[in-house]
Amino acid sequence: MLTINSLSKSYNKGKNFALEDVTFNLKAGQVCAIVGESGSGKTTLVRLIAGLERPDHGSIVMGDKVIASLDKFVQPEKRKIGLVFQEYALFPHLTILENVLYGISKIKHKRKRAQDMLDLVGLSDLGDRYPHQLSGGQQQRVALARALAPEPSLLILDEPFSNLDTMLRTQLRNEVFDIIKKTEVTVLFVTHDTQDALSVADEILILQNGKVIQKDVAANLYVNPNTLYVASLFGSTVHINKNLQHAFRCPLKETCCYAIRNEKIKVSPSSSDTDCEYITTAQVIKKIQLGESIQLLLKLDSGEQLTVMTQDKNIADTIFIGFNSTDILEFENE
Ligand SMILES: Nc1ncnc2c1ncn2[C@@H]1O[C@H](COP(=O)(O)OP(=O)(O)OP(=O)(O)O)[C@@H](O)[C@H]1O
Repeated sequence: MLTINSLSKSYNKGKNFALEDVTFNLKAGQVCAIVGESGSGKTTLVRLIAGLERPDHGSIVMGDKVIASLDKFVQPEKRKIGLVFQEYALFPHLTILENVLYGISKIKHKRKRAQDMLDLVGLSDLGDRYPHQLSGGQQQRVALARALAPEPSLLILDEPFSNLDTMLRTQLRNEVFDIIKKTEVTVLFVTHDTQDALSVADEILILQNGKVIQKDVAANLYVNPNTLYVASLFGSTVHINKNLQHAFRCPLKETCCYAIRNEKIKVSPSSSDTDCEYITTAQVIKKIQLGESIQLLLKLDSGEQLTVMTQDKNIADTIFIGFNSTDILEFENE
């Protein structure tokens, strides 16, 4: 449905690339989350797809139509793409219904379509109000109704929940994606929150320094992360550096980088109780009760500190921790 080929964008004539050689595709009806830290190129990518920026290199194809390349540029309003941004961007002087009506000139029975969209987002009775008379969450649902009204082929949500507090965020996110699922529209969802991505996306694309590091389903990102960065995005991870290799007596190849999930590190009161291949002793510095489990902050003889989880309430001050080679994550050196 959407094919991105070798897409690059620089804002300073090629000195740095906000986006570099990005290639991926999206199937119709799929929800793909774009995750990455601030400055990784998420917004640049969606602005290029929406037609708000022009690429320096590469192409964007929607269906069988090239919408952006070096010699082709389809205007944003012709791309059949709906946009919802962090700031709701509703027109303050138009009513809610008028806001939704805006931009659906091509559809017959415009008013019915706009009203249907308000019904879909659960705001049927608020069409006569003005944006300032609605809560933040309601305004964001209006923005969604407005984006969906022209029947877009692709819906782009760029950090749509960042302005809202945590409780409302989760609730609105779930509501919005329940609505989106009913429409079967293809979605690109930009977020820096991995929980958001894991909760709603079919696939997650990770951007780092303008490059795609991995695009995969959530389970694979956890089990087979391409890099230490991806591993640590999707679960607590300890980098097995030289000091840790020494402490656990597990010499590993210099040419690679290694990590272990915190939950794969086993805790035992004595060395004879553990069936791990690599073991070391640790001093317990702090215990934090987290629901049923206890998080232990540990210090090794080498001075390294790390955290592990245990269910054991009777932990001594000195314990044994260990892991097995099958649980080690291996990456190309980063
Ligand atoms: N209009 C612009 N002019 C110059 N540089 C820009 C412009 N927009 C973005 N950049 C730069 O391009 C890089 C990528 O920015 P972008 O906004 O795409 O990242 P992002 O992942 O969306 O970040 P955030 O999560 O903070 O919004 C950054 O280094 C940024 O400073």
